[in-house]
Amino acid sequence: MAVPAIRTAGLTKRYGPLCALDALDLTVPAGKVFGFLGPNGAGKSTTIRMLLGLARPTSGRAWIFDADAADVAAAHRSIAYVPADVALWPALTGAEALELLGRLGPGVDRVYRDELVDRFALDPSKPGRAYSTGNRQKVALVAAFATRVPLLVLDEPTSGLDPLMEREFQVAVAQARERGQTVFLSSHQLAEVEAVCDQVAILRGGRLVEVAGVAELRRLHRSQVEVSFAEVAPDLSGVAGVETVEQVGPARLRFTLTGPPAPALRALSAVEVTALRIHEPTLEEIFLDYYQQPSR
Ligand SMILES: Nc1ncnc2c1ncn2[C@@H]1O[C@H](COP(=O)(O)OP(=O)(O)OP(=O)(O)O)[C@@H](O)[C@H]1O
Repeated sequence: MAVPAIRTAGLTKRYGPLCALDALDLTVPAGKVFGFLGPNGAGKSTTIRMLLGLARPTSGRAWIFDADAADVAAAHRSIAYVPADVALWPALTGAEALELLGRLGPGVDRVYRDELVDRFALDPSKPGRAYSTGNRQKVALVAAFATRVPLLVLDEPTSGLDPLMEREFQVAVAQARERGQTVFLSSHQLAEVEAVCDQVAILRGGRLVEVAGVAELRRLHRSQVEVSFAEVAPDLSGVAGVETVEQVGPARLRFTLTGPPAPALRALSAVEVTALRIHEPTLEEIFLDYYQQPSR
């Protein structure tokens, strides 16, 4: 099997009595777009700082492909990083910053870089000090997407981008995946995660609460079903996946359904169903569910 792009084993960070990250075991397969989600203070940035060798784990280890994350020189040969809060050199123009950042990695696709400068509507002639927050972010994103490094670590990279640029970002992520690069994306933008990620990990209170494919997350979660029937109410007691059955009208039931719908459909087929409405949870509802579960 291919070496994972990122692997952590028991990765833990304590700040005095606070456990910011508690024994994280995570595997990010190479070539995937992997979302890293969680409410404020969940431990996402702490994890990223340890992956980048910017903070030392209290215990546990992390690897970037074959390199120990603590071996910064080796690990960074495979990583391009875009922080949430991009700082640029005030006196260098955007073009000069792109050159400098390009020299850090194993090579730059210059033609693609010029294309991205256009697509992100970036004026590369301005000095760093004159860029807005969003434009600084664009410089860092263009530099990262134009490198040929196998792993892009993006920490809330689109917080300062407008919707048009957000769309360009999503296209660039898809193109990175097509080239075989791995993208590790920490984000609060759930629509973005839904649009670009193959898999997501959800962190809460320093602990990993879920790792799943986006489609799988939907399957794991409850749908609301409303059924209207002609005369006799269907008997749903003991049907696999059916819970909280309520009578919501003289000939209408509402219930929640988890997992495969076949048993519920079989039970419903015993009566004359006149209407059936299934509401699948949106990804936003699913995430809010995870985020709002009571903490440890
Ligand atoms: N240097 C530090 N000293 C003390 N506590 C810290 C330090 N850095 C982070 N923390 C704490 O560790 C916890 C995890 O913080 P972290 O920044 O990793 O969360 P996050 O998931 O990135 O949140 P956000 O979405 O707000 O960026 C928080 O409770 C934070 O206050």
